[in-house]
Amino acid sequence: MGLTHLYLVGMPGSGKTTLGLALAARYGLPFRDLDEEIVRREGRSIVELFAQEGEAYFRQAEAATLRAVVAEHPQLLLATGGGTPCFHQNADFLNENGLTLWLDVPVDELVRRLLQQAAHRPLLAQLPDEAALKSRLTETLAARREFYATAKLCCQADRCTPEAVFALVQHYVTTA
Ligand SMILES: Nc1ncnc2c1ncn2[C@@H]1O[C@H](COP(=O)(O)OP(=O)(O)O)[C@@H](O)[C@H]1O
Ligand SMILES: O=C(O)C1=C[C@@H](OP(=O)(O)O)[C@@H](O)[C@H](O)C1
Ligand SMILES: [Mg+2]
Repeated sequence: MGLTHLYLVGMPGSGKTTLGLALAARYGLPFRDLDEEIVRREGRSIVELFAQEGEAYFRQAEAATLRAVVAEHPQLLLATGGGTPCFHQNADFLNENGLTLWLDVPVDELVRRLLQQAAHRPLLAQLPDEAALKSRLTETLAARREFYATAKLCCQADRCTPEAVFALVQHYVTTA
């Protein structure tokens, strides 16, 4: 089985966008970031979409954009958004249309990475301090774990390097 569609899922800060870019070159697959595709189609930033339309609108746009991007690409490496698998049967859609990989990064590491960046992520913005960020991420992961866990492959924190993920995926593809 050749690899045509690889989807990265996981919490905000787990490295979907960063790792996706690094892996795409190795696979020769075109890379897309689902958030960027939503921004392009909607003509507004993620922060603006949440502020002006609310989360329910964003989730509809996310689900529709996901299906459109997959339909448009015979080959694709896609970084999803942190909430993508958790709404509108998107986890089933992803699993039916390619190989899903969960970047399972512990909350303490997510906090370290996101402290400087929470303002760009509407669901994490306006938290008063590090403890509040940690408790928000802990709650979010608890609610989302069951969706992330539907992914066919999972890599733990320190194995989420381009080299290790490449090896994991190659092993799966050649033995599946
Ligand atoms: N493997 C990694 N090790 C350390 N920092 C990382 C790693 N992957 C991503 N980061 C950093 O974490 C932050 C969030 O990464 P990003 O790729 O935007 O995550 P996501 O798309 O999953 O929200 C960025 O500052 C990025 O540089
Ligand atoms: O966790 C979430 O629900 C979200 C994560 C974001 O993507 P990243 O995971 O790339 O930050 C983006 O889709 C939006 O802000 C909602
Ligand atoms: Mg991202």
